[in-house]
Amino acid sequence: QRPKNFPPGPPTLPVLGNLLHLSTDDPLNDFERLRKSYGNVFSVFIGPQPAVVINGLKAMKEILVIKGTDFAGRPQDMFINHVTQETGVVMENYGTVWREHRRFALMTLRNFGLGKKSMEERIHEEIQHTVKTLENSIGTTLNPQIMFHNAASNIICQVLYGKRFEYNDEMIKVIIKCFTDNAKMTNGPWAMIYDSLPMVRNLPLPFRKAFKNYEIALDIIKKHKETKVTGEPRDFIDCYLDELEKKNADMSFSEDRLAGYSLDLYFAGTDSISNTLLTGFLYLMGHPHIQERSQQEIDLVLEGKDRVSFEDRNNMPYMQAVIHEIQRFANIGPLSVFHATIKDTELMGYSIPKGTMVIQNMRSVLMEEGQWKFPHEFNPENFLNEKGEFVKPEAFMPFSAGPRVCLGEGLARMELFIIMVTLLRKFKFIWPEDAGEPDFTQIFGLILTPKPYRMKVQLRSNQ
Ligand code: HEM
Repeated sequence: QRPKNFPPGPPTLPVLGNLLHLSTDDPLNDFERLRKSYGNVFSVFIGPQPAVVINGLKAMKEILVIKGTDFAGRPQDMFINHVTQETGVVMENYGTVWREHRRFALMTLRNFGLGKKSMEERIHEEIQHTVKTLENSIGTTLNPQIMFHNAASNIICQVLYGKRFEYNDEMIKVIIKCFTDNAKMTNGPWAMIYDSLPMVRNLPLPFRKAFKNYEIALDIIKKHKETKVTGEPRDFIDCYLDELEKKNADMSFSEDRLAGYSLDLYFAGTDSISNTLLTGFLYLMGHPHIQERSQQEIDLVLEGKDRVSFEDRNNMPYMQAVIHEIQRFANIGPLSVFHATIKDTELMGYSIPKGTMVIQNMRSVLMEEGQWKFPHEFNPENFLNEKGEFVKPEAFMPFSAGPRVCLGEGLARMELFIIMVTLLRKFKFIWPEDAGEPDFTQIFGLILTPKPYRMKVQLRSNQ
């Protein structure tokens, strides 16, 4: 039963709600269909749980920015909260614990950027491994999935654990396996059953494996503590432990939370970057004229320079536009991270009770007609004005906006810029002649991924 004056939506079934209206393979098309029938703000029932689905810039701005605090909670009592033992930050509800942990992460990430070895330095170091992998692939073709994943993983590992891991390192392999299995489950029918039918939660069903996986990953992280020296923080984990030793009784910090927290940051910061890069190089191979124009700008601006710095972006409007257009098409977090209302509130004339789950359909903004010069076309002109200057339309919000905006946005933007410019300066990326036409279809998940593909690389003649 919909609460009074709740957004409209399709009729519901007992227990299942609207589960039969939503495909677990790709609910994005279902949301688009429902939007046509019920408007930009509609509701669905995930089992017995009501959720409001938000579409279009106007409604999105209202929940993220104008009434950002009212909508800044996270749904609780779900599969993902239980698996992570409510120790992370991404799914932490709005309140003191979330605020203190978010502030600590923002400050520590910033300090690592200013420290002896700057964040840029760490990124450049890691790219050398990517460059080697690409050089070794000259003359053959390469599936870049693992290469980009490793690069993104090692950059965030440098920040969190103070070191990079060899590509075949056992610890990282185990953590990734545990997490990949859990991400699949969170997105699939077993999580829906767990969320919809609380009476089955303690039964020995396949979702129990996710709890075990999380424990394995936590244990590995806790071992890091054994090598720590007080007052000499090597990384994010050490900084947190130092904070903990100060024993400020008011703080919500704890060792258990640290382990969950670092896993949150690790996963938020790995697949997001690697899938954006994968999408980016796919589009650049599919649009060689855009790749060439980017390279011309890079050559001009970096002439006589050893390597690119993040500052150079201010002189590269075209490259900036290309990266933003890639992010618009990659739409890697298609439903962002679900929000929840922290009090009774209103949205576009509807009443939304406290604790309601809120789902954001990001494509409805990133491709909204009226917001973009070429909403459905891959075209960097979407981010350039008539003078060729870089401009960022309001509807560009792949990192979301408001109090819950992506905590790693600064790091992510730096990584994407430095990695893409370094690789485009050195290599030409070519779609293999025998691979048919590039396929831009995405595979739905918590994070959208392109279908696996292979690339051919050549050293650029002027390098
Ligand atoms: C292209 C790269 C990335 C994209 C597109 C992206 C996007 C997002 C989005 C859409 C959200 C949800 C915001 C909301 O709930 O309204 C989010 C949250 C978050 N992201 Fe990112 N992200 C990226 C990279 C990163 C990186 C590198 C890190 C690691 C440092 C990171 C850490 C986080 C964290 C911790 C949150 C939760 C924030 C909170 O709940 O307060 N992200 N991100």
